[in-house]
Amino acid sequence: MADVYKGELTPLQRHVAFFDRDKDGVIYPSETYEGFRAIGAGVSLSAFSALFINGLLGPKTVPENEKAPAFKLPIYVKNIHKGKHGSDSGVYDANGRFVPEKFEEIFKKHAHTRPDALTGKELQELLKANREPKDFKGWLGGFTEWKVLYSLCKDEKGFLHKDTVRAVYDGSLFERLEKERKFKESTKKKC
Ligand code: HEM
Repeated sequence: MADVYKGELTPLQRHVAFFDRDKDGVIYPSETYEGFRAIGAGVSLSAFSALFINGLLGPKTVPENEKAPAFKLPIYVKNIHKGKHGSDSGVYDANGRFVPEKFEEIFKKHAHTRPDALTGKELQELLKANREPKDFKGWLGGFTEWKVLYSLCKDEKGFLHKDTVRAVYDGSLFERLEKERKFKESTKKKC
């Protein structure tokens, strides 16, 4: 197990640790792919996400003295805070810690239909409100994070629940989704 897992992880490190399947402290595209598949994403979304996330975010996280080949697109869990982009919600601070006030602000400002969930339209409003001028990479980053979350986790009425969003920020959501998927598959086989 890598050193990063021996101390306390920041919430942002916990957010990505699920995707470090072998817990060596580095997430390769194959692990991002495997993690997406494990939570129920299809082949195309998983393959696209692996290339997109590792390609754009990985290089920002590589330690200066690291000699590992860049073409392998590694993401270093210990430096994941360096992968933060602009036009985000601010719920993770610059060091990857959770900022409760910013989290509450999302729902105070944008949850108009009911206080504990967001509709697709309200999510769109959140994304627009987070946009910093001409920060195209940040827009794209925020857009994909929130849209993927919405597509995987909205309920049958199209609501994205506050407790689901909270679980994204502490990383527990991904483990829950994997367990749910495994359970569904095991019950399917029995029938
Ligand atoms: C299904 C998988 C994933 C979903 C649904 C997801 C969703 C999210 C969401 C909703 C945020 C909050 C953005 C904000 O506060 O505006 C976020 C932040 C972040 N995610 Fe993920 N994520 C996923 C996988 C990953 C993976 C695999 C990585 C990298 C290994 C990653 C790295 C990050 C980083 C660095 C941030 C901080 C962005 C910032 O605050 O600037 N995520 N993610």
